[in-house]
Amino acid sequence: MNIILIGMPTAGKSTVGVILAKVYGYDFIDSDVVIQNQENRLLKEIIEQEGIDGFIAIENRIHASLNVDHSIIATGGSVVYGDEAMRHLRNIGTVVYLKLSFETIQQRLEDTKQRGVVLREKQSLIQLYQERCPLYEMYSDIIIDAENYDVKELVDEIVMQLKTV
Ligand SMILES: Nc1ncnc2c1ncn2[C@@H]1O[C@H](COP(=O)(O)OP(=O)(O)OP(=O)(O)O)[C@@H](O)[C@H]1O
Ligand SMILES: O=C(O)C1=C[C@@H](O)[C@@H](O)[C@H](O)C1
Ligand SMILES: [Mg+2]
Repeated sequence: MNIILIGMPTAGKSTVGVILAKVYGYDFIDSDVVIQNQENRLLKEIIEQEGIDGFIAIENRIHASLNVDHSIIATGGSVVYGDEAMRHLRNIGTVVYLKLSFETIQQRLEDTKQRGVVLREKQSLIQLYQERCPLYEMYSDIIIDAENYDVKELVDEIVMQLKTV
């Protein structure tokens, strides 16, 4: 059994994931780091060299063959474009969507500009947000409204909601 965190970039998946790993005594896996290790290149290099569809295909393949147990998995925000990946992740654990408003995501991305985000040419951030929200909802077992929580409160809320499934 695993706990899989999904949501927009900067939603807090990696920050909260490592804390949850300590709460549950699980391993912590950051998918972005797994992808970089398996590909032996940085995420931004993969995106530059393979293009967005190439990156998504790699991300899908790597997630679809993740063979782990007792792990908190912080995924990359674009994982929901891979149906094979998402079906596998749902099979191996509980998928938790950290939901935030567009305004908060926009603000946090301003603060962390160096991050790679899978934005297509001419696609705006709001369009990306609107495209992805239904996918996060469709693939999640639990939706957490993360809007007004600091990190500790968010961890507590996730733990509480996980008890209900
Ligand atoms: N609950 C929170 N309240 C305020 N800031 C937060 C919260 N959770 C995370 N942050 C901040 O938001 C930023 C992004 O967090 P984090 O790297 O965990 O996001 P992520 O979901 O893993 O993003 P990515 O998909 O890009 O890997 C960090 O600067 C972090 O400190
Ligand atoms: O949400 C996204 O588009 C991404 C988020 C990152 O975690 C990386 O997985 C990658 O840079 C794409
Ligand atoms: Mg992360």
